[in-house]
Order: sequence, then C-alpha cells, then structure tokens
Amino acid sequence: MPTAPPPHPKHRLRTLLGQRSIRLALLMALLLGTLFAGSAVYLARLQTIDEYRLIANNLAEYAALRTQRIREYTHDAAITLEKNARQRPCSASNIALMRQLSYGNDFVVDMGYVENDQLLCSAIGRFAPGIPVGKSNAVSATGAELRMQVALPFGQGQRYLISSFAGFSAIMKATWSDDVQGWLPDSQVAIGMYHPVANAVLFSHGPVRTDLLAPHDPRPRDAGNYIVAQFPTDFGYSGFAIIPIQALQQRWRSKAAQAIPTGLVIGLLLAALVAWLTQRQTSLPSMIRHALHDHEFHMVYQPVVDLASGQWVGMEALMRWTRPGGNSIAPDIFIAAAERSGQIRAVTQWMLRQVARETGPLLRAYPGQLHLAVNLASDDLSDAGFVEHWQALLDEYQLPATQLIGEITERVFMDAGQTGAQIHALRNLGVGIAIDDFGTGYSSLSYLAQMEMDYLKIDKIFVTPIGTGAVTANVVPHIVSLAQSLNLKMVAEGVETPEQADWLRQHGVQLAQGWLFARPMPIQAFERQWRAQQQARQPAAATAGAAHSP
Ligand SMILES: Nc1nc2c(ncn2[C@@H]2O[C@H](COP(=O)(O)O[C@H]3[C@@H](O)[C@H](n4cnc5c(=O)[nH]c(N)nc54)O[C@@H]3COP(=O)(O)O)[C@@H](O)[C@H]2O)c(=O)[nH]1
Repeated sequence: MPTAPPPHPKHRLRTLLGQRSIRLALLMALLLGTLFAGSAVYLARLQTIDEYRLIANNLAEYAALRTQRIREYTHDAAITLEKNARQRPCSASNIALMRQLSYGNDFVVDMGYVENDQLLCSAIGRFAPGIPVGKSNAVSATGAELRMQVALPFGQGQRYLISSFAGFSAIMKATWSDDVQGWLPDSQVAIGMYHPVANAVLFSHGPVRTDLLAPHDPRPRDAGNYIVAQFPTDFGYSGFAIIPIQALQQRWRSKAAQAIPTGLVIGLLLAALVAWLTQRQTSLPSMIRHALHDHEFHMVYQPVVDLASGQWVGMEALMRWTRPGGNSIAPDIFIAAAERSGQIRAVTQWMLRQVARETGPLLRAYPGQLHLAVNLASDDLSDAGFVEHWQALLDEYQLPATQLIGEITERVFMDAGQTGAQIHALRNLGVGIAIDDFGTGYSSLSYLAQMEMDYLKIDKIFVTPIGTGAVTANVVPHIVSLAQSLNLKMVAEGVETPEQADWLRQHGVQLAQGWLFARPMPIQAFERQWRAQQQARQPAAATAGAAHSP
C-alpha cells in the first residue's frame, strides 16, 4: 500500500541529480567562461587590428591628398615665377615674389631657382656662387624634377625636398611638421609620401621602415609586426602609413579588459542554460518518458495469502524500474513523479497491458482461485476512457474481470463524483475495488460509506506496531470493526512476523501480504511456487491446471 514515501532514496536521487547538474554547470561555466574570455581577448585583438588597418588606410590617403595639394601649389607657384621672370629668374621682383609665395605657407619653406644643379637664388636672395643641390632623383612626365634629402647651408642639419618646374623650385622640409602629429593615434606611427621609382621617401613623419613599402600595393597589409597601407596617386607616388602592432597592444588590452567580464557573464549564462537543459533532460518526467519507450519498467508480484489456510489466493502487481546502468528507482518516487507530471495514465496503461500479458494464462487457468490486484491512481479514474480501455484489455487477453481487483487510494475520494462513476462501471464489469493505504490519507468515513468497495487494505504502518505495545497498535481493531461494519474484506499489508499474522487472523482479517509470506517476485517465480502449492494441495487438479509454462 502507498505508505509515506521513504525519504532516503528520493533524497539520494535528488541529491544525485542535483550534484551532477551543479558539477556540470560549474564545469561548463569554467569551460565556457574561459572560452568566451579567450575569444573576447582574441576578438579584441582582431578588431583592433582591423580598426587600425582602416586608420592606416585613412592616414595613407591623407598623406596622398596632402602631397597632391603641395604638388599643385608648387606647380602653380613655379608657373607664376616663370611668367614674372621675363628671362631673369633671379630678378629682384622675382625674389620678392618668391618671398611672397613662401611666406605663411605651412609646407613650402622657401622658393628658389635651380640651374645646372645649383640653387642660384631664393626668397633669401641671390647666391653667388650657387648652392649645389645635386642631381634630380626623379623627373615626372610633365618635366617636374625632384631632388630628395638635400642638405642646404641655412638648413641647420635639416634635409629638404626640392621640387622644380623649369628651374623654379619649391623647397620643402622632408619631414612633416608636428601638425601631422595631431592626426596620429600613436607616436610610433609613421606617415608620409613614397616615390616608388626612386624607392625613396619624399616626406614623412615618424619612424619610417622603407623596406616595408612596395611599389604599388594599395591594400592595407600586415608585414611582420606592422600594418602597412599605401594610397596610390595618379602622379605616381603613394601616400603611406605604417603602424607597429606593438602600438595597438595598449588599445586591444583595454578592449579585452572590457570584453572579459562580458565573456564571463555570457559563459555563465550559457552554462546555466546548459545545466537547466541537462537538468530537464535528467529530470524524472523526462526519464520516465524514455523508460516507457525503452522498456525499462518491469513487473513483480507479491502473493496475497489467505490467513486461515496459509494458501496463496492472489497477487499484487508492483512496478519496478531498473535504469540502463543497473540502478533502480523506487516506485514511491517514480509513481509520485508520474502523477505530478501527468504521465501516470501512460504508466498505468503500460502496466495494465504488461500485467495482462504476464498473468493472463495463469488467471485463466485458475478461475475463481487466484486474483490479481493492480494499483490505480486518481488520474486513471478521472480519465473518461479508462473503463473502456480496461474492457478492451480484458477482451484482448481474455481475462476474467472477476479475478481482478483495482486498488485505489484515499486520494481518489477527493473527486468522488467522477471517480464514483468509474468505480461503479468497473464493478459492473466484475472488477473488485480495494481501498489502499487506508488511514494514511484523506479518508473520510462519509466517503467510505458512499463508495462502492469490496476490500480494505490495512496499511503497514498499522500492522507493524501489532504486539509491540505501541499506541498506534490500538488503531487496528477500529479499522477492523469499521471494515466489518461496511462488509469489506480485509487485506493486511506489510506482515513481517508470525505474531502479527496470528493477531490479524484472530481478529477476523482474512487476507495478508508481507515479507513473512513472500517478497514481490517475477511472474515466473510466482507461477512456479503457485503450481508447487497447488500440487501439494490437490495434485490431480494442479496437473490439469498447469496451462502456462514459464
Ligand atoms: N499506481 C501505481 N502504484 C504502484 C505501482 N507499483 C507500485 N506502486 C506503488 O508504489 C509504492 C511502493 O511500492 P513498493 O516499493 O513495491 O512497495 C510495496 C511492497 O513491496 C511493500 N511491502 C510488501 N510487504 C512488505 C513488508 O512486509 N515489509 C515492507 N517493509 N514492505 C512491504 O509495500 C508496498 C505495498 O504497496 P501497496 O500495497 O500498493 O501499498 C506503493 O504505494 C505502491 O502502491 C503501479 O504499478 N501503479
């Protein structure tokens, strides 16, 4: 009979599931957290490099545009000087114009006139002899000459770029001044203008690695520990920017520092999700669903003994669940879980079919001598199709309904209207009804009187104290007299000692089950012992009745 569920197995199972989920969640949190934090650092680095590739590209473009502007200015200035010269390039008026053209300009430091590789005059005045400026490094298609890295006496160690058109020249510092600095994300970044034919740098700012520059490669690229971008112009030079990866480290580290906590939080959330899903997967309702599908349940049968004769007269079908690993889950736990999760109907349906298949031959062979009791839950009886299903099963397995007993618990009384009708219908089929775990639930005498019943099962908690002097032992006589007054047959449960059996017999209890007589066993064992008993009692009849071989 359903006694109060023993706490230990349930507790053990919950603890087992709980610990497993917690361990799994912690492991997942650690793994996912590390994975996300690692990915966050890695992504922060990639993102920073990508960002800096774009910055490099923009800087290279800026260098090209700036040079374009210089080029246009110096070309126009040279034309102006040429027009004004009237065969006298170093005339006073031209020198004055040179002064005017170089004054206030942020990149041209001086204007002058070059002939035979000598600077003959500039905004400063005439030079006699002229200042040598060296051979031109490159000549453009339009005839513009370029002299790079030129040292001039008034330059105080500076190097200059001289761009000349028809000798009229713009003199510029080869290093870009500090105004560029404001544009750069780091002091390690180099920016400038590259002349691919001369393989030389025209202007630059920052530490330039000329070996990293290629003649024409407009794509930003990674060259060892540098990001290099070049922006080609239609006049053949290219603006460039070189960013050492080292310069990014500070930035991506701070990005990673922001990303790590986010990564950890996401990792933890994912771990919680995984743990929740795992918990769901390993939850009892989910396990029961799989157990039904994978045939993990089986039935055992506990003999019901006639106390007067000591003979077996019936059996109670009890369900067992052995998990694939060999662990068992106690019926108190999985039946309660199936009831809570609304799976009890499916469990009962499985149980009824299994029981009909296993016990059908024996019941048919011993009509009127052997009964079978099955446990029903309150949900089963509130299922409108339950009695029809039962009838169909009886027909399919040709089971005599009169040999069957449905054990219902006191909880069924909670919905007396619906269940009363079902109980009535079952009794009409010939099925006997027993009230199980009597005295442990919500029994009310008025319900008991209303319900159509045949048996009352005295729960183990009232049987155990018999003969011990415990106060609860005094309850049994009352249950017995109640059952007698309602004309119910009694089955005592959990009989473990001969003293209990004697007391029950002497007080008019007709039937009993318990370890004193036999523990629940598989149908084959039950049938073997049953036949042996029959043989001992009526050898001839038993031979005739041995219709079912295990
Ligand atoms: N709805 C369904 N409920 C079922 C089904 N199968 C079992 N159950 C219910 O689970 C509860 C526990 O059952 P179980 O662990 O099988 O325990 C039964 C007996 O094995 C046990 N028993 C019998 N004799 C003794 C004894 O001498 N000592 C002792 N300590 N235990 C004994 O008692 C339980 C009897 O069950 P019941 O008669 O049903 O009360 C229990 O509530 C079952 O009802 C199922 O298929 N469907």
